[in-house]
Amino acid sequence: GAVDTVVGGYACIHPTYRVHKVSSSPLVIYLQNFITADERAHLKKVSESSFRRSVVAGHDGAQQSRIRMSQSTDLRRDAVVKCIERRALDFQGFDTHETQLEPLQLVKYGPGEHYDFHTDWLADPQYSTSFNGGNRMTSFFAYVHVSNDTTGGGTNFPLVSPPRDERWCGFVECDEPYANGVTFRPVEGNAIFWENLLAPGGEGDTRTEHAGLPLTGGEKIGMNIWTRQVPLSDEVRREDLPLDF
Ligand SMILES: O=C(O)CCC(=O)C(=O)O
Ligand SMILES: [Fe+2]
Repeated sequence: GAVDTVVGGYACIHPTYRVHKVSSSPLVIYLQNFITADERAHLKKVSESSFRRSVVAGHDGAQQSRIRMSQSTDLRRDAVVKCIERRALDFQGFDTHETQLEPLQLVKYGPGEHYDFHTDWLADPQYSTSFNGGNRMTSFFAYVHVSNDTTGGGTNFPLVSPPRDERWCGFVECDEPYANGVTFRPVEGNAIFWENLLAPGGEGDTRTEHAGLPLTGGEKIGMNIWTRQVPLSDEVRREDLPLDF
């Protein structure tokens, strides 16, 4: 790809990723080669020592839960992260602005860890106030690192019909019973994109329910890119930070 922008000496080059539609309703799109090898190495390196036990949105704020057994960390908005943010915004068209993005989040799983069935849109209105940018309009879940010995750890959408063509079998579990919906295999560099709401200003779409299935071996690091309906307040967003390898 061509250099898109130069930020602090870093040339943001978008990969020529491939786009495959999985479902129109809910809208689910598979993105092949969305995060480059250099970007993945960078994300791994800058996050190495900052992972903490993951939390979920509870009644009294963020809390640890057996529902989500993993480690996570928010990413500082360095030039590499901004380049990925730009790609995620461009994919969604020109009407979504960077102020609608939550800080990008990495999630790391070891053997036995998982994230139970959930939706990324937030049912409790205390988490979708205008201060928080409203609700989560869209999600990208990208696979940033998948060790060679990884087993399990797919991303399952029980209410989305699996595609049928054999060419999908590298990316989805083709042996899965049809009734289980679609399970994406963790494939480094690839990403799933979906719309969480029934309309841009609408209710959460229950058909977007999904889970990070238990890892039975190896290590998986994923990345959440969440776009809110409206700009988040400055307190929730992070200030821009210089490139820091
Ligand atoms: O780990 C996965 O495959 C999915 C993770 C997920 O859905 C999330 O972090 O919201
Ligand atoms: Fe999720």
